[in-house]
Amino acid sequence: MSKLLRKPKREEVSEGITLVHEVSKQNSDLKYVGFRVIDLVKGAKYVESLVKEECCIVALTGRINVTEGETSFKDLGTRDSVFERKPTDSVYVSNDLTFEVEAVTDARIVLCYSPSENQLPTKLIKAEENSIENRGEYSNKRLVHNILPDSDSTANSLLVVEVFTETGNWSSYPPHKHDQDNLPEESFLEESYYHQMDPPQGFVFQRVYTDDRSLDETMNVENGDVVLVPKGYHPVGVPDGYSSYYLNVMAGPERIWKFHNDKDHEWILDRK
Ligand SMILES: O=C(O)C[C@@H](O)[C@H](O)C(=O)CO
Repeated sequence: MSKLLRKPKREEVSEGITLVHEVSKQNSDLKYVGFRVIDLVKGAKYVESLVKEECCIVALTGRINVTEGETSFKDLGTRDSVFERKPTDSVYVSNDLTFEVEAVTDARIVLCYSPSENQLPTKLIKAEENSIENRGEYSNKRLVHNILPDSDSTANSLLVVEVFTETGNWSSYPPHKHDQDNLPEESFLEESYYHQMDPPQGFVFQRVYTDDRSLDETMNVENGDVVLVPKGYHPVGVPDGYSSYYLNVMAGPERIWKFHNDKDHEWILDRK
């Protein structure tokens, strides 16, 4: 099994709270990106105290209340399935604060983390504030919901985006990378991919590779899997009959998404 591919687990951490994924400094090679997927049964409460990390709480499916100190946001979340293809609500919580998520309905949340020392205000990122982009042509079409893009100063490090790729299409394509701390040409950003497919028995292929091929892995990714991208190009191909959703978390020393396309495949962009 690839070191970059993580299968979902179901670990009940407290009553009504199930940990589905956990990516941290302790269990991966990533230094800037942390990630949890948690299922909550209606009425369950998840409490976490952040230590030198900021967090973006994404109401992936179902409805939740989020409280940090005196601030409460009620009935967040907009969808029962990510494949409704509508943006959802998220909450940004800064380092060294404690937050609570309460499930109004059965819910799945994604917690995106990155190291942070500079406190910023807790902020609701409403679904309707996500900027929406239709990118690509031919079989390279995808729909993007920007939850925390680099143009938004809500966070210190975190970048969070949702991407929908329809049947037979490719995304993160032509292949690009962002693994050199060499601005303004390229930024260094680690990345995680949380994948879902519709219908759920589907699969996608994701390749993660470097120019010198010292890293070159092509993974069969199934519903609920996570792929870690510590470096390298990371295209995703979706087979006929299936639709793909993924949530990306990116973070690095500078909060700028400045990528570099694989020169061999950049011609894809120049087709008339
Ligand atoms: O295909 C897209 O446009 C999405 C990707 O850019 C994805 O968010 C990513 O690879 C970020 O580096």
